[in-house]
Amino acid sequence: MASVQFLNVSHSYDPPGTPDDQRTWAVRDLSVTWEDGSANALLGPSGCGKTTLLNLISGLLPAPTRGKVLVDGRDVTGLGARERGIAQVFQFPVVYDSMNVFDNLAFPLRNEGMAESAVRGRVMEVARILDLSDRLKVPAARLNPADKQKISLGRGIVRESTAAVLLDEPLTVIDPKLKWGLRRKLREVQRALGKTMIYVTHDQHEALTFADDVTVVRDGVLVQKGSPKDLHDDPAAPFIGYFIGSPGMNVLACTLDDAGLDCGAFTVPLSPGLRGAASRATGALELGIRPEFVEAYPSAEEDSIPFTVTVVEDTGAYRILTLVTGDARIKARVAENFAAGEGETVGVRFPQAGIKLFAGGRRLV
Ligand SMILES: Nc1ncnc2c1ncn2[C@@H]1O[C@H](COP(=O)(O)OP(=O)(O)OP(=O)(O)O)[C@@H](O)[C@H]1O
Repeated sequence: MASVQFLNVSHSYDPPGTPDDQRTWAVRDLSVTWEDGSANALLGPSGCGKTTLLNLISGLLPAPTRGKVLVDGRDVTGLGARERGIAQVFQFPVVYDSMNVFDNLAFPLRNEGMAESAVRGRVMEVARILDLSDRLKVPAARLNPADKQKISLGRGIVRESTAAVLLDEPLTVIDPKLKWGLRRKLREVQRALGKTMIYVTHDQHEALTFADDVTVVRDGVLVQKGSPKDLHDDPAAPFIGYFIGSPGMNVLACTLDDAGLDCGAFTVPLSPGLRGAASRATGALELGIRPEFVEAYPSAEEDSIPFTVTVVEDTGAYRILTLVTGDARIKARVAENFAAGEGETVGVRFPQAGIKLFAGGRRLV
């Protein structure tokens, strides 16, 4: 078990000697610590630098262009993958199809010259954790992709010295029917072993169900690191508010005027606190509000803004309305018995307590 730490890491794939101002940076001045024994997700849009970060941790990329990588406090910058004790599970299971499950799991230990009796004990233990004990003699080729992926994980965790396990979109090729079980198993294994794990995905559901701590990266920059609840309740950037939560946060471009936040088709009055923050901000303003905080009334209430209902999605427990006025489109979560349907006009209010303000792509309040 070990912590993994980045100190001011920047990485560019341009050839050595390229002047800094001509480089394209895949990772930019990123400092972060993934704590010993923690279950982490690394989340971000395609091309944001997730794979580069994983490869910098595992040693597949031995050294960043700038900065240091520490494993358990030890500077491993420049060391290769073997010297770091980091296991990696990829999208496609890495197993020897010709070997049975036992021999696949035993392979890393035998490679290290471990005595066969010790190999047996350790393999049995890992097979038990992974629910593979009844298939130890089955050739790996006969297993389904989810069980093959368990073997990949098993080969990673079978060495007790493994410092951390990196999971790179491990459910991508798994049949939807088997995904749920494997995701639960990954979580269970993390709990049982207390190993530091970093799970890379672009799927918010996978990230939030696996991890206690989520690191969000965009354009190679760390945007936020926190619990799933932190990210949901206090997103550091509009795209996190939109990305996390189902449906995501409503985000509207706006400007500040005497009446409040002018969102084009309507104006949202602001409390003195929010107005003060907005008036000091630099950069384009955006208003964020989660669908559950939007107040919708079946008839036009005093001070409410009229919107037209264009779509009603009934989840059985509540309804999600898509509401439109002018160019603005928002979603609101309402009760099952909400008495207005598609094509009707409803009144909408934006309570101050539910409003998040962003400026220049970053959270103000
Ligand atoms: N070997 C490489 N040579 C040059 N540029 C690269 C290389 N690998 C990645 N990049 C660039 O670095 C940036 C980050 O890519 P990376 O693959 O780390 O992102 P990612 O978040 O893992 O993306 P995805 O989710 O699509 O796999 C991208 O702009 C990508 O084009």
